Amino acid sequence: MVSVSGVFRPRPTYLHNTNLDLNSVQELPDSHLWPALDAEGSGNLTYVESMPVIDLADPDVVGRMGHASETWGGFHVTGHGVPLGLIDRLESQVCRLFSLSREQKLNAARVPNSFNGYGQVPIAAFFEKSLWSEGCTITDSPVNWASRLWPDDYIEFCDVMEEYKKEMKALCVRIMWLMLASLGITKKDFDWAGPNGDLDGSWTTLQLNWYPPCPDPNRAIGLVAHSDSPILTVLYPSSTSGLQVLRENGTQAHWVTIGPVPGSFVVNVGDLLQILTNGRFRAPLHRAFVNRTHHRLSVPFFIGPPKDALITPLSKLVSADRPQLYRAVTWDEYLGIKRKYFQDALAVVSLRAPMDEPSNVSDHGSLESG
Ligand SMILES: C=C1C[C@]23C[C@H]1CC[C@H]2[C@@]12CCC[C@@](C)(C(=O)O1)[C@H]2[C@@H]3C(=O)O
Ligand SMILES: O=C(O)CCC(=O)C(=O)O
Ligand SMILES: [Fe+2]
Repeated sequence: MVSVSGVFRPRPTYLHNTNLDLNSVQELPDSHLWPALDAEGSGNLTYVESMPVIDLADPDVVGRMGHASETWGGFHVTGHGVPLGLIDRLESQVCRLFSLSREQKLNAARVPNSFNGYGQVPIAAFFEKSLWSEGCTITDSPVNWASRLWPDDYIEFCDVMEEYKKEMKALCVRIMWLMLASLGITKKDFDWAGPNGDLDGSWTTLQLNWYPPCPDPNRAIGLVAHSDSPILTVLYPSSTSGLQVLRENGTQAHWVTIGPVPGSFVVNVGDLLQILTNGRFRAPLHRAFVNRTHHRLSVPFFIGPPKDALITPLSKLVSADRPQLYRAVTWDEYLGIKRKYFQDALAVVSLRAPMDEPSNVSDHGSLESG
């Protein structure tokens, strides 16, 4: 099997065919056929184990979040108070966007070196084969491109995205401090979260993912295995399954399909939180598969520190027993490293594991035996 390093290109050069409309393809084109997937059939895995579900009102919320973050690197969160009506409006705007024709959507295309607009997810550039998905990244206001898509009717789209981002930001702040409290970390332990710890000035982005129905789902992949780079991701997975998380337990690891937990969001530890906690919390590998009959959408919200803040393992979490694992990096620098080295990015900033150690994860994330 090919390792991530094996398919990694220092300067991604793959140019994917942007004229292909996945929504109207009858047969899986060679450009989207991932030969190595055959053996495991991406959507066919079922494991009984399921990711912890944590209610924000649970009296042991801190302990449970801490445990889930150290073992799974994530959990479902319920009792979050985000209005269901807002989530419905979000879903319908996401459907409205991706149901436009290919030509219309290209009016909102992301321009090079920007994190705004319509296109393939950035990691697609690392792979020769294309992903069975479309994405749209909303870091800045979408008004500019949304008004090109719907000149007379873009306000509801923009309002929903802004409102949803505001809710997500507040939820991230709450969750981050609860998670960190489990390690004895408080607002006094670092300063980039601002004087009130409300993460003002932090970097946030909303990603809209769309997975059209796929004629041959076992040989295509929606989103290749990756970890998220920022501090925290709060993902709206929608009611159609597709997300899988790699559950690592000692020397064992297997993919777990994340089942629908009505009204929940999926929280994932990001690479920067792994660095900040000196490896106590783990950024899990995850991926998305597709299905034959239904389209699927998902909406992750990412939060990172201010771009120039220096993220370094917290001194409270470094000791003789637990030596410092990573060097200090800014978010900006880390994103650059991720765009260059993809899944080897954490190894690049590691003070222990040499960068050229063989990776045990194949190009689509299945584990080699051993
Ligand atoms: C803030 C982020 C986080 C990004 C890059 C940028 C905007 C889009 C995010 C994603 C979303 C899809 C997977 C990923 C791996 C990708 O290709 O784009 C993510 C990446 C990261 O977590 O590194
Ligand atoms: O579609 C999903 O459930 C996963 C999306 C994801 O991992 C991402 O956008 O980073
Ligand atoms: Fe992700």
